[in-house]
Amino acid sequence: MYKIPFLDLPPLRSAAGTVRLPGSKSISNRVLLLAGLSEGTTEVHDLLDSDDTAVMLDSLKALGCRLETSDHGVLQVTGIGGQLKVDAAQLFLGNAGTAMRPLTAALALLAATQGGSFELSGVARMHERPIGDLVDALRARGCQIECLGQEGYPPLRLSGPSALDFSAPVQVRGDVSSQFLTALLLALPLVAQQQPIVIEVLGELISKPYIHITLELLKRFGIAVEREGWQRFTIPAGSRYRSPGAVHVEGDASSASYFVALGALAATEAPLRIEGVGSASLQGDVRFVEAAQAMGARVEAGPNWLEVRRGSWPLRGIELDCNHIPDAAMTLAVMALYADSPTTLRNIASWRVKETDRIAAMATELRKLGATVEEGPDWLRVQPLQSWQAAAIHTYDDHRVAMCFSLAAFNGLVVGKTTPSVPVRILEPHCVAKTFPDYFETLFSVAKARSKDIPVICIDGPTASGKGTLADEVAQALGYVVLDSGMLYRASGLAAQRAGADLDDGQAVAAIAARLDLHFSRGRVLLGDDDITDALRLETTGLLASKVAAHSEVRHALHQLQLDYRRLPGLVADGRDMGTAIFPDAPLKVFLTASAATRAERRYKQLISKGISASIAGLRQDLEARDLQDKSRKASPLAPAADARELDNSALSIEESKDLVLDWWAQAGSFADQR
Ligand SMILES: O=C(O)C1=C[C@@H](OP(=O)(O)O)[C@@H](O)[C@H](O)C1
Ligand SMILES: C=C(OP(=O)(O)O)C(=O)O
Repeated sequence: MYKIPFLDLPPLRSAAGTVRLPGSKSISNRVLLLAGLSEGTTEVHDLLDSDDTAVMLDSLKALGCRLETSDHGVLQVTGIGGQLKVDAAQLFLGNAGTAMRPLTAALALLAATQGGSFELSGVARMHERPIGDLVDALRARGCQIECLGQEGYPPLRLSGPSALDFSAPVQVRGDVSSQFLTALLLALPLVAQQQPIVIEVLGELISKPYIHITLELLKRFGIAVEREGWQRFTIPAGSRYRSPGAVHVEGDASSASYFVALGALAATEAPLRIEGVGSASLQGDVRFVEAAQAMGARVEAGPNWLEVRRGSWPLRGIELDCNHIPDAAMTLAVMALYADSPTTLRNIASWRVKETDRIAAMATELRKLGATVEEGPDWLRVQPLQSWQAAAIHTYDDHRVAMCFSLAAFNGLVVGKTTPSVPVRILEPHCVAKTFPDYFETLFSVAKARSKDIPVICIDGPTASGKGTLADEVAQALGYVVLDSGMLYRASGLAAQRAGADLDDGQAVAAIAARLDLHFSRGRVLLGDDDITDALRLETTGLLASKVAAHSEVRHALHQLQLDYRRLPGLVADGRDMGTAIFPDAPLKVFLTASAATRAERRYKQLISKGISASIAGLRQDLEARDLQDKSRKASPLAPAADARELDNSALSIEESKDLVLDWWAQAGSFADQR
């Protein structure tokens, strides 16, 4: 996952391949709660693993449910069977509406009937997200709920015992969030043993398809709610949660929207296949597909898959009531930039009380790209964009803002464009962890950029100058891929030696290097079946590398392999000829040096800390010999590229060197003029 301050997306050109969606957030958290309230054990397959489910799991654990994960990743939840196991708990629910609202209802009712005191809190934004309608509905039937901050908002304290009265219907407003009704539907079976309980919805119910998910999952847990339209729901007397034994969570249909859009924008050769949701989905957001089709996407669907390709291009602007797809509809606002006419999204007032004020956030960020956007209390209108501006997109700790704006990186595909494509920066990209922690990795597995558009930072320098450490640090800060080219030479040297090849025979070694059977797994490097991680670090291997690297045939054999590391979102390449021979077009080349004395001392400390004895003088002699060999070889001798920036790090800490390189990158990279 990209835990970095920002992620720069280079211009993306096309998309192809297959993505497997993470589990549905809405289904995961409902199933977890229902399993937690049931008696017995429920096996949950394909559960979403994200921030929103983590807070629900932590809460269930704190409430005394047993949670065990099998080797195959299947979660076993043993529920409390409707009987409180603890009478007090403080639960932190992050920004998960699907945890805060249902747990409020369940714990308020359990505290009322069995006694106890529970405090529910979340992140600062959660304390601005309304819950008053649910609190009012529960209080009216006898629950004791205190709002510990502002009235109508979390944090909350739920306590009891107190007398409950269900002689009158439970009335709840449905026009701010459907999650209040969902919460009541999920929790009221706890107290419906003796009498049926009627829920009446006041006002127009929004986000109705989420109620469908709730009712279907309740059915699987043995509770058949009777429904009269969207106004009146009856939980029959004698209702009791019965675990279905096993539940499979389908892929997340809201998460699918980014890839449906991706297919519509950029799957020009072959369709983009999305696995995990399809025509048989329980989730209303699967109807995003219809909106995408109206904008021009060509979609084929099976029960649990979709295949999407570009149809009309440019896309067509649409006008749509989006109340049934509140989450996925945000994706339409970015697709609208690629349309031939304005797009108007209506009936989206609930956007204002979600992870952020999403109408304001979308309007502000779309405008940064150059778009003309109008907004009203419950609508948004986006004009197509002809002339794009590079923009750093603020994400407001809202996963969907981060995900849908990644689609702006296709701006180079705009029909009839007059400006070259512009880069897009996503600030605080880790906010996607709310529902889709691997979103960017998944995007990069199917999105394609032209190789020349993928940025490379080269870090070249002599042995023991600290290139590897610096490259790792810089790559981590930017979320980039790392190429340790020295390792490829070391591995070639080892492979040639193990094969008994004559190391002076350039062609023989090159033939071995061209077929290097390298794998990387959990920080280990494997050559065929052999773990060579430790052998790679030996000084003797370094000398082997220097020897084989002197052959131009070997350098040639490894050339393409190194170019293949130029992958999204960018590369930090560490070696001796990255800037001079492999990536001469890199926008930033650093030539890293340190005095021979400093390097010998560093290498000495490294070896000693691994329990390998060494002498500083001997090491210094070795590395000076290596320098001489590397500088005087005919093929790509070690030398700074003409446009390299030299960095002598003898007196700098790793942190200081990293900051310097990141500063240079800010000046050289695609956002140089954005700062
Ligand atoms: O019940 C659910 O799982 C959800 C309902 C919707 O909220 P609203 O009913 O507040 O629109 C949706 O936006 C949210 O992401 C998940
Ligand atoms: C509104 C959302 O989340 P929550 O479940 O926290 O309401 C969302 O995921 O878009």
